[in-house]
Amino acid sequence: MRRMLVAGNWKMHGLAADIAAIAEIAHAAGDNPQSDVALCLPATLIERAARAVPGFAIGGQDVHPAPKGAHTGCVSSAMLLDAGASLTIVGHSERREAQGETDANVRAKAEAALAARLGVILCIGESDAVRESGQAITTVTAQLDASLPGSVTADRFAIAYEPIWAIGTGKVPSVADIEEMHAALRLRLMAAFGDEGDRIRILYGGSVKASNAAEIFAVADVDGALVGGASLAAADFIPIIQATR
Ligand SMILES: O=C[C@H](O)COP(=O)(O)O
Repeated sequence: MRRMLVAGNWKMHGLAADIAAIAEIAHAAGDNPQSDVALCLPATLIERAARAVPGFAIGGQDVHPAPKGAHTGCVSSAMLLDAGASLTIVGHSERREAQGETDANVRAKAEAALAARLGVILCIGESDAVRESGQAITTVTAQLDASLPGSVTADRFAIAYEPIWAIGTGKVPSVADIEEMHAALRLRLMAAFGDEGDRIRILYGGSVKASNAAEIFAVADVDGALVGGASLAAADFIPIIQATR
């Protein structure tokens, strides 16, 4: 049995005044021991949040593959750990698109983070054009194969399938489409890692809300969610956590 993981991705949102919302979410996570909960915050908030809610999983949203060096504006695994993070997202489509991150970059980031003992949520997903062309499964499984680290353990590694056209749009794939994609990803994970691949959590992301979370969580091989907009307010995010019951 895989435990559900509900992770919020605050993207470029969040100031010191939002610590109260983070504390409320962390408290709700304690009331919902059936699932794991994490918040991936902007780098500027990680240390403040980690101090405010000790024991609650705070993550970064990206990490540089190098341990240190001349990489202006970047954050290393050691820096995330030092600030109090226990995990990080890698390969979010907004970074793949805006920062030109390739599968090889994403793989290097994931390997560096895992080597530093951070947890990793590795994101993959197809564009609208790819979905319309009927190539979604082929494209996303190839993206997974090329982004996967060489070795992983399921307690510190998860995949987030996020169709790009569903992010922040209110559009969500059909249950059948989510199920088909997650089943294909499961097969690839098991091909890569054997039985450990069956223990890796595959999250769905893209316009998850309180109103659709339970239906999505009921889909085979959906082991939680990566939530953007609806993770910013405790009143929106807590019902999504509760939907894992
Ligand atoms: O990382 C989160 C995803 O990009 C989903 O964002 P969204 O829930 O606002 O659609």
